[in-house]
Amino acid sequence: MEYPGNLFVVAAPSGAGKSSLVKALLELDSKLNVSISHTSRAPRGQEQHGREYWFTTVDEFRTMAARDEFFEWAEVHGNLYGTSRAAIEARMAHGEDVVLEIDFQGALQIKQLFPYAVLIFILPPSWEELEQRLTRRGDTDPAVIAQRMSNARLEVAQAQNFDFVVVNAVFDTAVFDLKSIVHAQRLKYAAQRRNRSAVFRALELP
Ligand SMILES: Nc1ncnc2c1ncn2[C@@H]1O[C@H](COP(=O)(O)OP(=O)(O)OP(=O)(O)O)[C@@H](O)[C@H]1O
Ligand SMILES: Nc1nc2c(ncn2[C@@H]2O[C@H](COP(=O)(O)O)[C@@H](O)[C@H]2O)c(=O)[nH]1
Repeated sequence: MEYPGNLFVVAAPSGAGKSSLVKALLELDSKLNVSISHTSRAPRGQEQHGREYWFTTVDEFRTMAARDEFFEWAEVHGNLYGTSRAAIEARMAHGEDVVLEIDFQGALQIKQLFPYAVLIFILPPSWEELEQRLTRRGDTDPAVIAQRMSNARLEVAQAQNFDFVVVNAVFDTAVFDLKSIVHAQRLKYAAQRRNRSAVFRALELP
């Protein structure tokens, strides 16, 4: 499947900082659109339906999956998560750049469907720091933190299947790294299509 525009996929173990990084990236880059996933998980903290996620029941989620309404979906930490076609298809069809914040299983499904997608894996600087970030966030109970730390070991092993790895130690440095990847991909895509005006747009030249 191919749409005009770029598709970026950001994955990481829970707590590595991908939501914070993608949020910062979106503030710097008005041309990027983030996809809002569906999940069967209960809302956490101040999360709102339609802002962080579309919250569903397990039955609603499974019905959507059976109707093939997801580009990808996976069970992650005991809950179901998916990227609905409705969330991104229209934007992609209009040539907009889209970023997905999903787990590695979903990222690999997306790469199968869209081989041109750019997969970026975010690593925490250490296991200790990962656990502290999950704890400091204050909205995840200790049993869930233990489960996510254990899953993180398996997830990190998947970094080798990604196009880029960014270490989120100093936050601003990691945002800069992400911005550079997005910028470089836009230039590459425009150059591959020998599209001079798209190259100029990517360079933000008049
Ligand atoms: N570079 C950083 N240094 C210190 N703290 C950070 C850094 N990046 C993110 N954090 C903090 O770590 C916590 C986890 O970040 P965030 O919620 O963005 O992680 P996540 O990878 O999206 O997790 P999840 O997959 O569970 O949604 C947050 O409290 C965030 O403010
Ligand atoms: N495969 C997918 N994974 C997703 C999607 N949306 C989020 N996620 C991943 O789930 C975990 C846990 O998230 P949390 O909000 O409960 O902390 C994390 O790795 C997310 O990236 C999705 O649509 N598909």
